[in-house]
Amino acid sequence: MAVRLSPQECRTLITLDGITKTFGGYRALDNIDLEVKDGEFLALLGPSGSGKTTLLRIIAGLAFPDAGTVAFDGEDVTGLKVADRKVGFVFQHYALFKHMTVADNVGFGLSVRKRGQRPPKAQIRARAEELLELVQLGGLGNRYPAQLSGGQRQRVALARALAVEPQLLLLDEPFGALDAKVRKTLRRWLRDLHKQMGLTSIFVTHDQEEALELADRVVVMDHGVIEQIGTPEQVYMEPATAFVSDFVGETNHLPGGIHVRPHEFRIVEDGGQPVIVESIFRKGGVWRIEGSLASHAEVVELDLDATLAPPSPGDTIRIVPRRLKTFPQSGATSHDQA
Ligand SMILES: Nc1ncnc2c1ncn2[C@@H]1O[C@H](COP(=O)(O)OP(=O)(O)OP(=O)(O)O)[C@@H](O)[C@H]1O
Repeated sequence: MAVRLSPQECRTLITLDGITKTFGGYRALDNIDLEVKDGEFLALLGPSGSGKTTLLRIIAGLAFPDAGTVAFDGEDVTGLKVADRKVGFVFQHYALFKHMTVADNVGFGLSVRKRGQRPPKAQIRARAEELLELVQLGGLGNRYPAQLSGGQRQRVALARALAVEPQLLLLDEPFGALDAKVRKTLRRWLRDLHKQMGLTSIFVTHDQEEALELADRVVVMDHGVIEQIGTPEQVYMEPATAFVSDFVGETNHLPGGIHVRPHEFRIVEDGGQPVIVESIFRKGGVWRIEGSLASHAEVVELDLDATLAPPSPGDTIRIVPRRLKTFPQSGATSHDQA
């Protein structure tokens, strides 16, 4: 029986080495090194302007670096255009062709192939139907994009990207314009599709929840550099820098450069630090308490098990961090408190 290797054990499919890109003197990407494994689902996560889209475009062959190399399967493709790299991509605003039916949209990439490489019309149509089944839009091939919902259109865009049998699927905020519920459904569905088809996928997002839920590994970027690469667990539990700690998940900043997550406080009877409760509300399965520490300007947020009786505004509670991190210039130090 074949044993499926985890992405970490697989061969390297993409290698970026020293990728740098400037726009009019502004360094959008600064010396980026990255390896992507075959079969991996990788998220590029960072705030607006951090360089995610530029990096994705360079991997696609839609933009070219000023310095550095891109290799696919060990072969240098830095100078190759998008048509010569086996990539499929889906962008948030990568509109479908309005005047074409859904099936023609899906088959587009195959129908524009050079004579000799282009499959016959009937075969393209059959392939489009097959892909529409796969994205759960079977039977809708004769509709026009305007006759579909936003979520359905994004799935057509995905089917179109898959039609050319890409080695690599690139997605730039593919579900950004959709409402939260549809987004969540499509996310799960994309994760299953990625596995089922054995794809290697890279997606750009500024939504940390999306990155943590979908990706095998997350690349956290800021100002054109990679702050950390790790599994969702690693970037959340072991942030390498103060930036990652702030950007991935919620963090309290306590005096002395201490970072503590809201769920990492314990309430004690004696000792600890007194917090005056300012407000309290239910947040899923916990009580979220907002309060103030004496002589500390920032509001402290902490979570309390919602099965416990909540304190009231005005009460003083005493807190001890269970786990904290400090961030000296050179990186993070973490402490688990007894
Ligand atoms: N064609 C361009 N000309 C000039 N500057 C550009 C160009 N493309 C990107 N930039 C700049 O490069 C930086 C990185 O942009 P990029 O689009 O890669 O960021 P991003 O992380 O994808 O942001 P967002 O989440 O807002 O899409 C930004 O400061 C942007 O203004």
